[in-house]
Amino acid sequence: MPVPTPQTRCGVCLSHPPAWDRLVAISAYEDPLPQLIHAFKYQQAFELAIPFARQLSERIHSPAPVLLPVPLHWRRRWQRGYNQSMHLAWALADYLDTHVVDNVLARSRHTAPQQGLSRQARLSNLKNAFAINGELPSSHVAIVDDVVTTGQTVSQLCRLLRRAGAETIDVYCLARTDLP
Ligand SMILES: O=P(O)(O)OC[C@H]1O[C@H](OP(=O)(O)OP(=O)(O)O)[C@H](O)[C@@H]1O
Repeated sequence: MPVPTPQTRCGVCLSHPPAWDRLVAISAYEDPLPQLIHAFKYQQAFELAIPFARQLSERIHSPAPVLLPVPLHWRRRWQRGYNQSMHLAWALADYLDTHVVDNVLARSRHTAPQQGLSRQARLSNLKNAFAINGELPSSHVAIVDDVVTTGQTVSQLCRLLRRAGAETIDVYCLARTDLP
């Protein structure tokens, strides 16, 4: 949930510690971000990655040396034509002087979009949806996604990354939202 400073933890995080170590977002899901994120994700406005990355990078101190964009299944990637998180990661890497590694996280299963599902359905929707290929290039990594809502997507990836040896996991996203 939104908190006054990036260092602050909300009550939910204190009672149920998240799977990641640090989450950085531009802001909560409030104007003008919803419209811009929609265009970025569904209307081919991937050039928005540059101003998004500039704003996000200003909030990231001691960045992870490796950025891991949330992968799309090839069918979703083919339908949309691009992976918005990949574009965000590429632009972010320029501002942070870090590297994008796009072949470590993989989708092993095609799933329904998380958007529109309940909290419980989002968890089961992602069962065995991701896999890790090869070795982690660093023990400090950052998952890059457009939006974090229930956190199930990044939590699933955190579990796999911890098993693969990740010690510090950041999450860099455009907005942190809550279910409607
Ligand atoms: O925190 P969560 O509750 O897991 O939800 C966040 C996820 O949902 C959205 O993806 P979605 O599956 O809707 O779309 P996409 O995979 O087609 O980008 C968004 O891009 C995140 O990846």
